Amino acid sequence: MSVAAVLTAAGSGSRLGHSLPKALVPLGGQSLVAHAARNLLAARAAGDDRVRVLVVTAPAFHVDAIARELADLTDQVALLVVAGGATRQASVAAGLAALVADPRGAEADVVLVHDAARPLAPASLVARVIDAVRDGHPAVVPGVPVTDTIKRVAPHRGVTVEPVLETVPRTVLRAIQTPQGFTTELLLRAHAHGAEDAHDEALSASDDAGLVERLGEPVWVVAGDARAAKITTLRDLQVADLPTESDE
Ligand SMILES: Nc1ccn([C@@H]2O[C@H](COP(=O)(O)OP(=O)(O)OP(=O)(O)O)[C@@H](O)[C@H]2O)c(=O)n1
Ligand SMILES: C[C@](O)(CO)[C@H](O)COP(=O)(O)O
Repeated sequence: MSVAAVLTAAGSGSRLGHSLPKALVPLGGQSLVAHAARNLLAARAAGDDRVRVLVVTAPAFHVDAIARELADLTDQVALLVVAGGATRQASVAAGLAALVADPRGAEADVVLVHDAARPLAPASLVARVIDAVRDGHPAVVPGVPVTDTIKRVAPHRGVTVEPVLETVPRTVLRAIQTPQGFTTELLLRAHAHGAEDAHDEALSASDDAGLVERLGEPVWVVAGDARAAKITTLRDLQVADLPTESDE
């Protein structure tokens, strides 16, 4: 019984607009993927449960660069770096295929899926997700309360002023982060069920828990962490570079 993680790092980062793929962009002297991997590996859940196998999905032309970036972690974890796919879902599926094909990965009964685009997700959050899966919740996501008022609109292509349909009660809304944690059996089943849509950006799931929902299986939310914010734009990167309190 052990924990494995798939770390998605195969995106191009088109909205960030950097010359490097987003995962290799530096933040405070380390790349985003290195930050994310280190925080995953620093997590200690109950009974010293921790990530033993790490599969990283890389842009096809940057597999070696990402492997070099993480080379110093190989004394702590079994590391596999594989080419990702056309969508995030396809990249996770490629990571899972590599995981189960490796004898060390095949032993994992819990799998975390995490985004290199959330480099500062603290080890305490990672441990909270692992603990919730171990406590009997087969699909667990971190979520933070929504602070803006949320309205549903009726968008129309080319129309810049959109009609409001309703205001959604925000007390029942959570903005969902990663790492998301699953029993290996459920995550593999969810990806197999959703495989047909994996390569289509419009049809693929934006997160792994969404695939579990499509199976009709329950998904559970634990408290997220503001530090696990996603870096999408240059402004997000600048905010992530601001001084912040360290993990407990
Ligand atoms: N084909 C893809 C697309 C995304 N990702 C990963 O999924 C996470 C979330 O994606 P996002 O933040 O949207 O990253 P990009 O796709 O790189 O961003 P953009 O849409 O601006 O190009 C990131 O860690 C990214 O590397 C991936 O592994 N494979
Ligand atoms: C998985 C995720 O980070 C959860 O919020 C998010 O759905 C990724 O979305 P993206 O459009 O691939 O950035």
